[in-house]
Amino acid sequence: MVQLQVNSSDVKYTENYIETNYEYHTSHVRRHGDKIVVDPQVTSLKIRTNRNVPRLGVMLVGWGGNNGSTLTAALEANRRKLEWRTRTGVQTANWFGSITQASTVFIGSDESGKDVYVPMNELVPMVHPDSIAVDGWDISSVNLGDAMRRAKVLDVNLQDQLYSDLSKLKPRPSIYDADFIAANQSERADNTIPGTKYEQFEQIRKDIRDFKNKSGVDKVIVLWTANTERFCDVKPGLNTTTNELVKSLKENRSEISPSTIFAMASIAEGCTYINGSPQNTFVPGVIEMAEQHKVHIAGDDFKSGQTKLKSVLVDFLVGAGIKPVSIVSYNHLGNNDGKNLSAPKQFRSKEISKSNVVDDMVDSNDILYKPNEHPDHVVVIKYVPYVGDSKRAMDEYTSEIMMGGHNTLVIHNTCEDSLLATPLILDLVILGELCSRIEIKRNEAETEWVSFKSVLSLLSYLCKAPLVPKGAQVVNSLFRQRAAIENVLRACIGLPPNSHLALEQRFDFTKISSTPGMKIKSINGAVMNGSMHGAMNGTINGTVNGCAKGKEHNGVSNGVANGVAVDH
Ligand SMILES: NC(=O)c1ccc[n+]([C@@H]2O[C@H](COP(=O)([O-])OP(=O)(O)OC[C@H]3O[C@@H](n4cnc5c(N)ncnc54)[C@H](O)[C@@H]3O)[C@@H](O)[C@H]2O)c1
Ligand SMILES: O=P([O-])([O-])O[C@@H]1[C@@H](O)[C@H](O)[C@@H](O)[C@H](O)[C@@H]1O
Repeated sequence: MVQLQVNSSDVKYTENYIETNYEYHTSHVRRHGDKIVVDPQVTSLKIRTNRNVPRLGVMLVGWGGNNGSTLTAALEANRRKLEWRTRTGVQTANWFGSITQASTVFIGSDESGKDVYVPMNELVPMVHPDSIAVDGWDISSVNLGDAMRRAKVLDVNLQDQLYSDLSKLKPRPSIYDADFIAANQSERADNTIPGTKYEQFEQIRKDIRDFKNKSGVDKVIVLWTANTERFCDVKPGLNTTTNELVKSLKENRSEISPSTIFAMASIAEGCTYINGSPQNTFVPGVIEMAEQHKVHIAGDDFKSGQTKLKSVLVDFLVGAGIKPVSIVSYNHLGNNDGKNLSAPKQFRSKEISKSNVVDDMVDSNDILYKPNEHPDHVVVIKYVPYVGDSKRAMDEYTSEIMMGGHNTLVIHNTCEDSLLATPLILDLVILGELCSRIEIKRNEAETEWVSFKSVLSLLSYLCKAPLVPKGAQVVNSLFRQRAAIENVLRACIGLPPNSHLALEQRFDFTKISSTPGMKIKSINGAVMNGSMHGAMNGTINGTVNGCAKGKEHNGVSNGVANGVAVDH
């Protein structure tokens, strides 16, 4: 456990909060024909993070599934620090694949210039997995011990140590609607809530209150890791507003899906709701309801393996000026998820979430791609029972390189689906809970503290099809998504975003930092001709808060700016 201390008058640790004064730097861009005007902006904020970490309860929809049972087993195994013999030696319980538990964050460089990294969960107070209480629902009545065995995910020597405790856990009856999941799931459905959709809604709300009272947790997060549903219709009069949605629920309208009912019940109980599957649970009426109740929602569809790699590779290729022109993603798997996805409507939900991940990265480069030009992109999923949860993904990326050349990447990626998704579920609930303790306000006395918007786009790193607030840009690049999380955590302890500039390692600061009377001046706005990468024939705008040496500017510069003005 590291003790991180930020020496700054802009960071204050009180009994209940970490409070920081934070200069938020952005660039506002305006287009005028072929001119692009950039106005760097600095907003003085206060950020505060409540230091009181609650006892967290997580209620899983689909608790008895491969992911739900594996998460429950992993929580218990890590809590008890279990070890088990495998054919290659002794294995110890861990959280590999979780960014909050097994990743570090670059914090700065030490006096020798060596980079220093600290565990992500040491930056600000976060829920510890050992303290999480789990409950949930499943249309299958199988207890968690037998569900773990049915999943065939974990080593038997580990399962045997867990079976007794997990077999005492029984999923609550759930909402079953054969119209939304594959017909081949009906044989599991022996644990269902009878009655109308509204009665089911009320029962889910009662279950949440019952769990909260019996477990003594302070907060509950509800997370869907049940089967993928078909997309539901979105149309006026049905679900485009909260009022329409509630009315449709009360009228028992068939197009209201189980997942939407769960989301409504969670929001009504003030619980963050997270969608780990690709269906469109978050119809406009649900989003409006979350905003009205000031409740957080996040999703869609865990980004666990094949798509996670895609959001790295396409980012790398396009960022390198290489043009992906054909992406073929095939995979086969043999778990119950794959069985459900073998039905066309459920596959279509997954095909959508696995396909849209390249759009923003392609749209970012108008040198490579003409307007509306996209790579060929095909997604294939096949159900092959024998391989079970050990999904095999095979990808072929064909890209154009210079002078008519081509580069082809062929990848075989064995994704142990539940062992990759389970750590993401943990991160989703830990980071989702943390977001509920972070607030900002302008750095003036009279303004009030505000929370994250209801749609938690910060959790996009964990989702294939990120849900973002209205008007916000969808970002799928894994690097950018992770940087967003890191930089929010850095901001919470008063550190600027990680710029990777490392100027002190690229320039000889000994020749500038002690210059007597040196001060940084702000200089005027920039007007750039042509696209963003063209030459500048205007002035440079912005306040430099670093130390850099450059040519003296009198507010106007020609050619490409290679530095900023410094008054000596
Ligand atoms: N790597 C991954 O495993 C991964 C990645 C992304 C998304 N997902 C999604 O996560 C979900 C779960 O994956 P899994 O491998 O655990 O699947 P699974 O089939 O093993 O588990 C789903 C569980 O949900 C239950 N269920 C179905 N409908 C329900 C309902 N209305 N209420 C309550 N329970 C219900 C089923 O009985 C089953 O136990 C799937 O939608 C899958 O597409 C998984
Ligand atoms: O996250 P990812 O590996 O790209 O996508 C996976 C699919 O390839 C797989 O077919 C499906 O069963 C999983 O639910 C998951 O969605």
